Amino acid sequence: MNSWDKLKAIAFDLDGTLIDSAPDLIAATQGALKELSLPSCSEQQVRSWIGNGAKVLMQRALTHSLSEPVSQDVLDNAMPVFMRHYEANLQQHSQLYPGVLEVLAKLSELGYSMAVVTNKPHRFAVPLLAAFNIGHHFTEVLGGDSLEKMKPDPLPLTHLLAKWQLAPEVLLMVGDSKNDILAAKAAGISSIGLTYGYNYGEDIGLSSPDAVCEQFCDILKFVNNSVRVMEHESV
Ligand SMILES: O=C(O)COP(=O)(O)O
Ligand SMILES: [Mg+2]
Repeated sequence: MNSWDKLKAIAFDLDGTLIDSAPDLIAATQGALKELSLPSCSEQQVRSWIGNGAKVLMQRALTHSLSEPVSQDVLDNAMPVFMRHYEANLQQHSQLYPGVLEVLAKLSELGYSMAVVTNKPHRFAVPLLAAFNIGHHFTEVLGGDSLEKMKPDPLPLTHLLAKWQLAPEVLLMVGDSKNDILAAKAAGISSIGLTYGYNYGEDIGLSSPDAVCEQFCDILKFVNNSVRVMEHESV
């Protein structure tokens, strides 16, 4: 794809892309339901509810647990319980995916501007990135609650383009969910879909990202061309 020759900046999704955060999200969801004396849910179910931020995750968990649509009151009551559980154990069982540390270091070294654009609440995203020693690579961290709308809305990406004064052709979104790919398409930027994360149990290829990668380190193959062009331009 031609436009990748001009790549200057990369926006990364967090959950299911950089960090396998599901184990701690599962523990917090199950812990919150238990504290609320509600029927529990399976690990696999929580995995399939990740993708639209903490509130929607809890809404899906409560709907399952109560076997009926959840009222705003019930959700408002449950949210602080979930947030407390998750905040207390943000990185207990979560892990960086293989290659993330090395690839981010390489991309930083090559001079790419990098951001995290996640649907996770900002107050969880920042300490999580710091705990895994990758926060310093990102000039910007946008959480699901940082702006009026979250992915799949393009707003976080168009916000980034405006803030960094970039043309859409030079920004790439890397993510594991159709929300990442839909947001990228709506913002007019290119995207790479990763197969190993959480995508509601769906094949990420069905969202038609510009490329599909099975491992994080494979993204280097696609940014390589632009690296050469950047080196050439700076001569
Ligand atoms: O927290 C979520 O539901 C999803 O977060 P993500 O956008 O980083 O994948
Ligand atoms: Mg994700």
